[in-house]
Amino acid sequence: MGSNGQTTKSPPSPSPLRNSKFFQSNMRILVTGGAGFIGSHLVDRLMQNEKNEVIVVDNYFTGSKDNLKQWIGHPRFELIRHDVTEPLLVEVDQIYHLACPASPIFYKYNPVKTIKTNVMGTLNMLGLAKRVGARILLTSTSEVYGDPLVHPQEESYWGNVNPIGVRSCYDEGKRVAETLMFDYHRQHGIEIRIARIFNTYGPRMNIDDGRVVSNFIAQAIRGESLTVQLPGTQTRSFCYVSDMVDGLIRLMEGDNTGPINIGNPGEFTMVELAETVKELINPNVKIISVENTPDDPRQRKPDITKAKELLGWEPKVKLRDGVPLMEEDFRQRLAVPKKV
Ligand SMILES: NC(=O)c1ccc[n+]([C@@H]2O[C@H](COP(=O)([O-])OP(=O)(O)OC[C@H]3O[C@@H](n4cnc5c(N)ncnc54)[C@H](O)[C@@H]3O)[C@@H](O)[C@H]2O)c1
Ligand SMILES: O=c1ccn([C@@H]2O[C@H](COP(=O)(O)OP(=O)(O)O[C@H]3OC[C@@H](O)[C@H](O)[C@H]3O)[C@@H](O)[C@H]2O)c(=O)[nH]1
Repeated sequence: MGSNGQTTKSPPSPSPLRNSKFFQSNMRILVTGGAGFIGSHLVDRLMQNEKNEVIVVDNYFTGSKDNLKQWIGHPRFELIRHDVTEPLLVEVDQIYHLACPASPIFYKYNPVKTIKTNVMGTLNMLGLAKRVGARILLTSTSEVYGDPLVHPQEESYWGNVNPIGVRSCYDEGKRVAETLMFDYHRQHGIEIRIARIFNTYGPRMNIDDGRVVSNFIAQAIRGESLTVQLPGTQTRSFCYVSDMVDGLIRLMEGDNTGPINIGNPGEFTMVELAETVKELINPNVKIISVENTPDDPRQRKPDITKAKELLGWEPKVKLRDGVPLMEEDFRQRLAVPKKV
């Protein structure tokens, strides 16, 4: 029984094909979007457990095989090029459903495809969960709170979202995905988990991803000006990727459906973030103001009381410790060593 929905049905039984495994692991886990930033770190953590067999499906829109290169050829790992808007049949016990472009520049690039990914992709993964009796976790987002009128955001807040704006393909798409998750839970007894992820950063983010931490770090390393979008007083709360992965696994393994906020409550304005990156990486760069895009949320900070109480989770890595870890990875990929 979930915290938020009544269900009269018991979960579907695992399919008999579950026993026809080619490799005898205890848990067969599907990660959609596993070639992306968070997905590939999640795969690394899941693969550390020898009882897990991991299957990744990805269409490589924003992800890359390079993120998974250490696992390609491993007997407990499989990589499938597949678009989640098409049905999929694989025998699995758990589904981490991450597939969806996450950076605003990428999700706005083909908004119809983004909403199809969120709606049809989630429907397909729920259909799969129902058919094979798997537990499914959706990576939803803090963007379901829109431009929040409540601060910090608790899970009980219903949000302030523009249904027809340029971000709607993503934030409304994720809201529908959450609805589908609960409808399948109530109607078919599917075991669901919903994580509302707040801004996450770390190694392997696309260098020209457009998200603020990756932009500022790449700009500082290249000696370019840091582009703070106006007004610069807007806030975000940044979670390091290892903390995020830990939270997602605890949610999947625990008893609570969610939705549960997973994020770091340390809140920064974009000017403060730029100043921190400048100080830590390159004190010689300028910070400049540039135009913003429509409907940019003005403030965002997770209330993580539920995550603490129900998952025993809270983030460990502070922004000042996470930025240098990401800098190292970006310097390697940009081939710009640190001057000593
Ligand atoms: N990183 C964040 O700050 C953040 C915040 C909130 C929510 N999330 C959610 O977490 C998940 C992962 O985000 P990320 O930051 O790793 O992004 P990412 O863009 O690096 O990863 C997304 C992955 O999904 C794949 N993908 C996209 N559309 C697909 C489709 N139709 N079929 C199959 N694969 C597809 C991409 O190729 C990519 O590998 C997303 O669902 C995102 O909405 C991320
Ligand atoms: O170069 C930049 C890029 C962005 N920004 C600002 O930084 C803030 C954060 O922007 P990002 O593009 O990194 O991310 P957003 O918070 O808008 O969306 C994010 O939120 C939740 C997730 O679901 C998404 O994956 C993620 O993109 C915005 O206020 C934006 O205006 C800059 O000041 N400069």
